[in-house]
Amino acid sequence: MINEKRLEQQLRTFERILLSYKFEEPLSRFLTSYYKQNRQMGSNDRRVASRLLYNYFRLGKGLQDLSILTRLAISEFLCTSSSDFIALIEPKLIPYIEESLDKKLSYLEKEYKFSINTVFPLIDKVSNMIDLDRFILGHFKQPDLFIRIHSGQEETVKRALKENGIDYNEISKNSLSFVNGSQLDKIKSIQGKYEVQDLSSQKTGNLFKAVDSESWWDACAGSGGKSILLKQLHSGVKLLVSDSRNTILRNLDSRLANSNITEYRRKIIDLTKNPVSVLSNELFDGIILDIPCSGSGTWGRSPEGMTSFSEEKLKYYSDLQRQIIENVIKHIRPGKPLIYITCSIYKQENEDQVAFLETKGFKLEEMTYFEGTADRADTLFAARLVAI
Ligand SMILES: C[S@@+](CC[C@H](N)C(=O)[O-])C[C@H]1O[C@@H](n2cnc3c(N)ncnc32)[C@H](O)[C@@H]1O
Repeated sequence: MINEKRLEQQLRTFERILLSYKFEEPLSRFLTSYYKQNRQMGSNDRRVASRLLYNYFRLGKGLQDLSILTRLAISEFLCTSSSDFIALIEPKLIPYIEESLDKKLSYLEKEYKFSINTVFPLIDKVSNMIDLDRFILGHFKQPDLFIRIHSGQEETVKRALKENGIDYNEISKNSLSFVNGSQLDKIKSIQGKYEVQDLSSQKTGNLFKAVDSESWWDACAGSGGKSILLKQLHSGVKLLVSDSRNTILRNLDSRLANSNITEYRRKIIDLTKNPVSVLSNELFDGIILDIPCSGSGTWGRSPEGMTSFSEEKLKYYSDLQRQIIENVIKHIRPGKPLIYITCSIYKQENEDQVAFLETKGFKLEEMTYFEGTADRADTLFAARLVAI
């Protein structure tokens, strides 16, 4: 029996949270602090509010002329096969709710003049190397959670997961996927034996091709995802990690320690400035440049990004990337590789930056999009260029 009063309350909570969210931080972080400040909300109300907000943002920039609640009903319609909220807000959708996504889309096209091409921002700027239709449709499903198991720990981790009743899908010997929200961190015995890392991010390691004893610089190391990957693939590599943010490097320290990686140098470097004062004339045998970007290949996880993105923001990122590139490339040894990585699907942040690097004395060896949609993973871009 549907409790209409309860559903209406939940809709009001959804609207209240939506209107107080100003896109100043990721939705996930905003919700965590919102729930902390609103402790009267029970766990079920929080779960429902989060689901409604995430589904709502999956409609991106689509049907912006309609009311918030009608848009919510339509996004629930596209993301789920059963929703009491639709019956309350837009009951005419109910007969079609169990149809395939394709059929739902043609119905919406007819009834609401909805076009799938309005969901994702700036689609004319998406690389033509991307399968655009598949990519956009992927945004109506939440991506999975992925881990990379440390070499030699595969059996221990899989056994512990089975013992704890956590279902997984085996992608390869050491890559597993889980339904999002699986609580792996509750299993203490496997901590330090795996990394949470998106599948496409794991694949960027194929481009490193480092040689033990070489000296590498992870120039935008963040919390260390690529550094750990590099050291686990090529343990003899001498590693420098840097980032402009000290707080994230503290996070990196604990992640690397957790993975038993203790030998590395670490510096705070803001790459919008010339790093010569910190690095002097040091040259590296390899540089990983996992550069700040729009994040547009990961908006399946953070769909609010689709609503708030704009042409100005794209320009901001591509200008920032050029500035960072100019400052980094002085430190590569001739004949050695720069691995350029983004989690963006915009050409301006990817192929165009590769072309820019080519004008700066680099030769492109390979570039690829790791398209994650079919595996419910993120989409990343990576290029391997060698300094001439
Ligand atoms: C895509 S993230 C890196 C993710 C990381 N490599 C990983 O695999 O976990 C980009 C990083 O660039 C850093 N960053 C942003 N602006 C920067 C700047 N001006 N100089 C250096 N790093 C910067 C951010 O702090 C962020 O950690």
